[in-house]
Amino acid sequence: MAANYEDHSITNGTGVEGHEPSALQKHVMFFDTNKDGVVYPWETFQGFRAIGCGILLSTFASVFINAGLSRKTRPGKGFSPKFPIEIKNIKRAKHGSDSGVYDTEGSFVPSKFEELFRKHAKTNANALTSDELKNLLKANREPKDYKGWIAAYSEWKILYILCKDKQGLLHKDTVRAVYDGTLFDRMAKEKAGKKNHRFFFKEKM
Ligand code: HEM
Ligand SMILES: [Ca+2]
Repeated sequence: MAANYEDHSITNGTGVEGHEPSALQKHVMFFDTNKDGVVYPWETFQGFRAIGCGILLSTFASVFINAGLSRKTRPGKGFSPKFPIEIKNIKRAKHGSDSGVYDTEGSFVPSKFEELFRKHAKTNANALTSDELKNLLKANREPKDYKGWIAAYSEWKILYILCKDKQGLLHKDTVRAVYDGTLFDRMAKEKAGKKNHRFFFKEKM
């Protein structure tokens, strides 16, 4: 039986009560540090730092992501100088030239995900090389959708740089974890762990 959340007033971190968040909402929820359903630029910055990005990239990302997506996620509300991104409306921030793995509702589409790897992961069925990623991006391009090209390029390139292995492979399970949002938590924990490790050994030496 489907759960009836209406009686329980569950706050699920998206700013709406009563629904299981979509995959796309989960992708973004990591960045909502104070869990109020809204991602502000300083939260985007903190989130990028927490998963291991430098100050420069984190600054650029927080400016461009929040400036780019804020209006789209606030229908009828107009401009806000704090550039908030409302997670409940994040599906409105979807762009063109994407993979289609998130559908228009922000749900994960397993068949599209499998197709992505079937089409592009040629060298190794469970991973993408840098060249294969290039082909993937080219194949997804819609004509003259320059904004979409840049958005998709940034998403995939940052993911590749942060998560490729020593052989330069981006693994399928990593990409899967981007779509359900679990990747960011995992990266932040790994980064925090490494810091402690360094600290521990410095103390010992
Ligand atoms: C290092 C951080 C991030 C990485 C590596 C990343 C990566 C990705 C990737 C690979 C996709 C899939 C694109 C596709 O299917 O073609 C995606 C989709 C998306 N991401 Fe992120 N993302 C990050 C942070 C964020 C943040 C902070 C936001 C907004 C607050 C965001 C909003 C979105 C949206 C709206 C989509 C859907 C695009 C679409 O399907 O049209 N992402 N992201
Ligand atoms: Ca917040």
